[in-house]
This record gives sequence, structure tokens and C-alpha cells, in this order.
Amino acid sequence: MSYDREKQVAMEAAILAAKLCQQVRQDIPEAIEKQDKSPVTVADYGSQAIICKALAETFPNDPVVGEEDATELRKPEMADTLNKMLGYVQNIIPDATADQVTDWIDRGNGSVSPRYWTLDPIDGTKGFLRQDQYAVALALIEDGDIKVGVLACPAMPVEGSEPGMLYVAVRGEGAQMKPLAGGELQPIHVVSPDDTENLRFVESVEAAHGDQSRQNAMAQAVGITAASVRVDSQAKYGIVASGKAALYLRLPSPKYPDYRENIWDHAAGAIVVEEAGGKVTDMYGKPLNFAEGQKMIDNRGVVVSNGVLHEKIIAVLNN
Ligand SMILES: Nc1ncnc2c1ncn2[C@@H]1O[C@H](COP(=O)(O)O)[C@@H](OP(=O)(O)O)[C@H]1O
Ligand SMILES: [Mg+2]
Ligand SMILES: [Mg+2]
Ligand SMILES: [Mg+2]
Repeated sequence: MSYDREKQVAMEAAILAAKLCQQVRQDIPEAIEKQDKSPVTVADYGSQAIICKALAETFPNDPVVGEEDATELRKPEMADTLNKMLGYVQNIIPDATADQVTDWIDRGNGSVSPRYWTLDPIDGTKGFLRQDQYAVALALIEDGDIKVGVLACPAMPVEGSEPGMLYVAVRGEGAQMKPLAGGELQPIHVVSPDDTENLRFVESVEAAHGDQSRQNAMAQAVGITAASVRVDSQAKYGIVASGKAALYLRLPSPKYPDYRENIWDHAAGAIVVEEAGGKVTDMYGKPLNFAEGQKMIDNRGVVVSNGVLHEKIIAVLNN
């Protein structure tokens, strides 16, 4: 079956959402604290609204498992935030109302199903707030297999152009990228083993989202001598998929040993890397499980590689 329509709709929605995020970021957004103490901004909400609306119009029967929900936004004391967010959404959808926007956001409260989308409206909210990297990440999953993935990275440097890159993949059709500023999709490939210049590794900026000392030791153990490149969000997957790094390590933080990864933090990035010729598993070499629920309870950590390095890195992690 062809996923042309899914790919097109997902790309268009992610590009609009990325535009909203860039507009919010120019105005220096404030962070709102979620119940789990993590930050969210009007851009996270606006991005989820725009993408859920697009999916509702084209694929009304598809559930969406999104990171955000509108419960807080509907509280009277959040009226200012809701209005601010509505203003940004109206720059893109002029006749949107506050009720519509909160309903669109709550379309992201769907469940993992035989066919569903998973959405991270801003992955790397901390990076977004720091004026660093972030990504809008959207993926379609069928029977536990990722079929389509789109990653919009509005702050990704682009040679000879303004920042912003879009990565996209369809199962069996390869991975591609194009500048958000415009242009044609170009095929991308992971780094080859003889390209020593790009044999570097990437990890999160946030020390608490991984185990940086072990990540660095493991990378060295497979022959990567350069210091890590620290990047927020699934932009790391885009970097591996386009051959700018060979490895992305995300080992469980010693501070949060019971943490489980969210499907929306990995689905879009994972298919982009796999279709670019790379490999994605957990730290034990097990495939990531997108069929159970929003948390990948059976998996620990995430290892992303150019494929060639994979067996080696899993071996050093487990001996
Ligand atoms: N203890 C932890 N271990 C791993 N990931 C964590 C974590 N706490 C939060 N995260 C996730 O890390 C994501 C950011 O990834 P990165 O560190 O690679 O930039 C966050 O996504 P959001 O920013 O969408 O909330 C959040 O879901
Ligand atoms: Mg978050
Ligand atoms: Mg995320
Ligand atoms: Mg997020």
C-alpha cells in the first residue's frame, strides 16, 4: 500500500507547525510548568493544535497519541495563555476559535491502536526555550510498525541558507530531507565506515535525560575518540540519518532508573534513521516497541547507529 497521502499531509502539517514555533520563539516564550514539573509553552500547544486539525480533516478515524493535552489550558486562570496561543494559531488558521483549538489539542488524547499517529508537537522543549535545537515529530504506526515519519527541525543549520531542515521517511522507500525554506527532497544516507570525519556521536544536552559518562565511555569503546556533540531533541536522529554522526546514545539516567521512553520521543526519528540505512534498538539490542502504549515499558535506553556499528556497541554495552 502507498503512503503518499499520509506523507504529504504529515509534511504539510509539520511545516505549518514549525512556522508557528519559529514565530513564538522570536517573541521569547515563557515556560509553563506541567504537573510532572517539565516545561511546556504556547508553541507546544499551538503545534499540537495545527497538526491534530490537519489529521482530523484528512484521516478522521485515525487516533493520535500526542504529548500534550488541553486540560490545563481550559482552566479560567489560563485564559491569557490560551488567548496568546490562539493568536499564534490564527496567524496560520485565521478563523480558528478558542474552543476549536482546545478540541484539536485534545484529539491528541487517542490510544495506541492497530493504526495510529504519534505526535511530539515540540520535542526538546528545553532546547526550544534555550534557543537551541528542537523538533516537531510526527509518525504513523500500523500493527506496531512505523510506516511514515516526519521531523521538522526549524533550528537546524543549513549550508548557504537560513536554518531549518525537514526529514521524512516512508517504510521501504528510503529517507529524504529538504530545507524548510524550500527546495526538493533529497535522499539521505547514514555515514559509511570509511568516512572517519563523521564518525562522531551525539547525545542529549540534558544530563538528566541520559548517562553521559557511560555514553562517552561506550562510544570510546567502539573507537569513537572525538568528544560527543550535544544536541536537543530528535534532531539527533536527523543528524545520524544524514551522515553527520555515526551514533546516538541514550542510556538510562542513574538519577531516574525507572524512566521509560515515550513513543513520540522516538517514532519519527527512528524510521528516518532506519530508512537512511541505520539501526535503532534499545540498549539490549531489542526493537523499540510501538504497539503497547505511550511508554515503551519493555525497552531500556535507546541506541541509534549507522548500522555497521550496531552489533559492536550492543556488545560493549552488555558484557
Ligand atoms: N529522565 C529522562 N530520561 C530520558 N528522557 C527524558 C527524561 N525526562 C524527560 N525526557 C524526555 O526527553 C525529551 C527531550 O529529549 P532530549 O533530551 O534528547 O532533548 C523530552 O521531550 P519533550 O521536550 O518533548 O518533553 C522528554 O520526553
Ligand atoms: Mg515535554
Ligand atoms: Mg519529546
Ligand atoms: Mg514535547
